[in-house]
Amino acid sequence: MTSLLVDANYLVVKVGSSLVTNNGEGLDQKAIAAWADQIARIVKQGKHVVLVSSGAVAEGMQRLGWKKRPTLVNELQAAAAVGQMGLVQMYESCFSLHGMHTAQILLTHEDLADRKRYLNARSTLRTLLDLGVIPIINENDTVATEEIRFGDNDTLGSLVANLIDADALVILTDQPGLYSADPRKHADARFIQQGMAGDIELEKMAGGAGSAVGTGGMLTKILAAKRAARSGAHTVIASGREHDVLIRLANGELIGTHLRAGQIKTLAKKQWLADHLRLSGRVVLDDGAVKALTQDGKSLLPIGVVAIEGSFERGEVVACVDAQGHEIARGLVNYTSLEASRILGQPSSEIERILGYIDEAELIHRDNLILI
Ligand SMILES: Nc1ncnc2c1ncn2[C@@H]1O[C@H](COP(=O)(O)OP(=O)(O)O)[C@@H](O)[C@H]1O
Ligand SMILES: N[C@@H](CCC(=O)OP(=O)(O)O)C(=O)O
Repeated sequence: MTSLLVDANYLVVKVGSSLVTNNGEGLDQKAIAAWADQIARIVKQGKHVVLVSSGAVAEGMQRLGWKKRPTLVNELQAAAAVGQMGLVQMYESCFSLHGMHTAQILLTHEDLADRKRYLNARSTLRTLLDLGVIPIINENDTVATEEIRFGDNDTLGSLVANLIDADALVILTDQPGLYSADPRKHADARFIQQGMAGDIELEKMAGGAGSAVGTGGMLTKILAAKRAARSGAHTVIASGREHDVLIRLANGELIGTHLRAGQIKTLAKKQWLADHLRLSGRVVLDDGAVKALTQDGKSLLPIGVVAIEGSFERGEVVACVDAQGHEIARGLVNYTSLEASRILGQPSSEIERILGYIDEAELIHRDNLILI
């Protein structure tokens, strides 16, 4: 078997606090520069990479001279706000050596639960990736309250993988991968080279965090693999300290623990659309649009729509039906039903004139569409 990253074009790479901050000793410039170098090289090979980086709290504590992780939420939030500055500065300067830009994106649970914000985050991330920019994502710790925090960035990484329809989630940590038990406590633990994401046996092997700066430990990584698999993304858990780990994985080397997603991407996406979102309305397509969707794999443009039925918001799921009323596809719509009824039948170049603004040229982007 070769690495699951060989055929992956869209990657989410997550680096944990202990790695980024040298176990809480301060930002590990050498390590961060090495990942930036590797990411720059795989982007040049044609892959797209989103980086989810932890370390804000640990770096903030270091900058504020705090020896013990605070327990008060407002102190944790203050530390995160201070540390995040250091994190983004470091990433920006390391990537700029490769002539690349970075973008800071801070997300909360609500951003991903709300359909409208979800679509906005998704289209911003895709735009950044198309521009060759490396998005650097962290949780927006300063505003996230205890009850709704992701807490660990493994969960956030998997949600970002779902969000951008990534092919793979790579979790870099301070261990070579998953062992049959926490290797810090069990010297005889067996290394697990591969498995299926979602296998309950893996959850039994995984324990909590290994260091004072990490949160979640291996269990959140295994659960993240299960979640990433729901949109068809494979997961690799590997050591961020392994030399050229991302390059070697991209070239096929089997490093770390490889957890394969059981479902193929299109089926996973279908399942995800079916599970998470209720149908809010219908758009009736002309014959040209039916062909564009079903035969040419195109997005749905307003010009191919002849009628709008029902009332829906941006980000809700609508059915696409042909002139006979047969459903041929469903997807996340970029405009409300009111807006859609104003722009239907019109070329996308007219959207701005009619509505006074333009969110997207497509009514439903093909990435947000599944054929029935
Ligand atoms: N079965 C296991 N295999 C490997 N590591 C495990 C296992 N169970 C628990 N761990 C612990 O998980 C730690 C990694 O998670 P964590 O400390 O949260 O780091 P990160 O900041 O990278 O997310 C390891 O250092 C290890 O001690
Ligand atoms: N948002 C937090 C991340 C929390 C965290 O510690 O995550 P991780 O070390 O990846 O398990 C931070 O930047 O400090």
